[in-house]
Amino acid sequence: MVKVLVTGACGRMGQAVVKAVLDDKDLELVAAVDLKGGMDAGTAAGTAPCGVVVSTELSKAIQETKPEVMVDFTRPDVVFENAMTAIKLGVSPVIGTTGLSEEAKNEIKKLAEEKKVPVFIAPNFAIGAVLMMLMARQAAKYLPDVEIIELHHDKKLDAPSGTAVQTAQLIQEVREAHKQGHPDEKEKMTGARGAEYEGIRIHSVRLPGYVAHQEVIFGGLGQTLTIRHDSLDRESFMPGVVLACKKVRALSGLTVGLEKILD
Ligand SMILES: NC(=O)C1=CN([C@@H]2O[C@H](COP(=O)(O)OP(=O)(O)OC[C@H]3O[C@@H](n4cnc5c(N)ncnc54)[C@H](OP(=O)(O)O)[C@@H]3O)[C@@H](O)[C@H]2O)C=CC1
Ligand SMILES: O=C(O)C1=N[C@H](C(=O)O)C[C@H](O)C1
Repeated sequence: MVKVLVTGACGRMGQAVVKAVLDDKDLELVAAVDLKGGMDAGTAAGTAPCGVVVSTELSKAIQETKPEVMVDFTRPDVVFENAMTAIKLGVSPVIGTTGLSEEAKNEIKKLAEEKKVPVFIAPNFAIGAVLMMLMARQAAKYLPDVEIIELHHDKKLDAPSGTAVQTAQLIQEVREAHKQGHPDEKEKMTGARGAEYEGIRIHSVRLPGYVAHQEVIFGGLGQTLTIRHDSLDRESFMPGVVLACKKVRALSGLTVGLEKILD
């Protein structure tokens, strides 16, 4: 059994992770950490449905329950400190929270190597999203003109999404030095052409009703190719999170991307 602590346990993702861990026979939920007390209205403060006690102090919860793995779905401004705390206490972070800077990831990597505590980060745990990214990387070799549109629920804090940034990074790794669009193009309204990563435009839509969606649109001579993924429910991320909990301790240093641990 792998002992798991969940941070952000009362959030949209955290609640789904708590359930997934409880439902898996090879994982044991030893602690749930969140700033809030109870998960649902009507639940006693400090207690989640199914009797899981929610702690508000990460290091205390780690010291008391001795997890092997900490799954983090919190906030972009919280995840770095959580990861550093876990690594220092010998616990492997499995990080789903997006918005970590490259500098922060490098510091996490350094500490993970120094303390010999493996760390796993995935900007997206849904297998369909991973396939979308890998297919986009493949397509970019042949169709280098590309833009990304990501669409998310309106409670999302970071833009662009971690998935969109990783998609752009994967595309950039394979596409030849390339300039797209008109060199004299002018934005008449700031932001009209979206954000830019190495010349790749990323457009972020935030609306109620969405969960997590992305289109990668390639343009070529007389044709376009659209690769689209839709997470319609947060259950879509759970098999990936469970797999990472089971595999992280066998990794070393920092591993980024679900594709790295798929068979
Ligand atoms: N990698 C992936 O596959 C996926 C990644 N994500 C990412 O996961 C993150 C969380 O998303 P989501 O669940 O929708 O967000 P939520 O806001 O629903 O959940 C975050 C939870 O963390 C709590 N929290 C805040 N600070 C702390 C802290 N210091 N310690 C413990 N808990 C804390 C929040 O409490 P409070 O509300 O009081 O601040 C909240 O309950 C985002 O970065 C999102 O982009 C989401 C889906 C999939
Ligand atoms: O905030 C979300 O919901 C999601 N965040 C991740 C991201 O930023 O890519 C993963 C998924 O898109 C859902």
